[in-house]
Amino acid sequence: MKVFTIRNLCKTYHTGEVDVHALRDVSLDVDSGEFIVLLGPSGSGKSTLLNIIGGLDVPSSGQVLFGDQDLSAASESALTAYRRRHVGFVFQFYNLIPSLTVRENVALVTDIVSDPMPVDEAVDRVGLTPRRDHFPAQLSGGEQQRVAIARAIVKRPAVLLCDEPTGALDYETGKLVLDVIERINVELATTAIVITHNAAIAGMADRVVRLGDGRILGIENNAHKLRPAELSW
Ligand SMILES: Nc1ncnc2c1ncn2[C@@H]1O[C@H](COP(=O)(O)OP(=O)(O)OP(=O)(O)O)[C@@H](O)[C@H]1O
Repeated sequence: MKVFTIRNLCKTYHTGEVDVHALRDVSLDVDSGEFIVLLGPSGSGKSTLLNIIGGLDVPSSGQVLFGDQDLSAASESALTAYRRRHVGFVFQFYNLIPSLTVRENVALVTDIVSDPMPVDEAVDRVGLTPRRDHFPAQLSGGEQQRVAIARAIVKRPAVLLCDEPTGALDYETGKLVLDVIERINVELATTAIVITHNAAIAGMADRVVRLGDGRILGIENNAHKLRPAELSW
């Protein structure tokens, strides 16, 4: 089943006299349950594409369908509802609330969605049950990122969109976080789209989409996916 149909997507930012073409004629289909890695150098359009898929930004032209909902023609309030119901975001920095514990940071989301998973289940799925009453300052960077993942998945989103989720983490901690994202993808069948600069991470994807200068340069299928523990960089 297809979750996203992306056709001829263009995004141009007008800043002063200059037009920046962040996306140029991007077309892509994403199947439900897929694990996609978006790879490309800085400025190639990865975040712009992820933000449009996640309903945080709108294209200049072209179309994005989520199932049969046309996100490119959606109102602001329809996009808000879409993000709230269907999208879990994970960013490079964790954006946790320092005065709330792990459980409380995750529980915040459950107030604004219907049919969330139990908070303790979300915390358990990221391996933080022993730390659930701790505050963010008492956790390592990798643990804080796992809280951010628990917060993203507690609403049972259709898609998990991750923008450089390991960008601020060291090697081993980064792998632990990738392991959690992989497990969510497999166990909950959540479609995962992960942005990275790091070509080694591409080995764990079903498909690798390479972006350059706002265009898709190539798409590769991994015949044999690697576990995060098997990746090295
Ligand atoms: N709000 C904005 N206003 C103007 N230009 C922007 C804006 N957002 C992005 N751009 C430009 O669009 C291009 C693509 O940016 P984008 O952030 O999508 O790239 P990226 O591949 O995610 O880069 P990075 O890996 O550095 O995060 C860049 O040239 C960037 O400067």
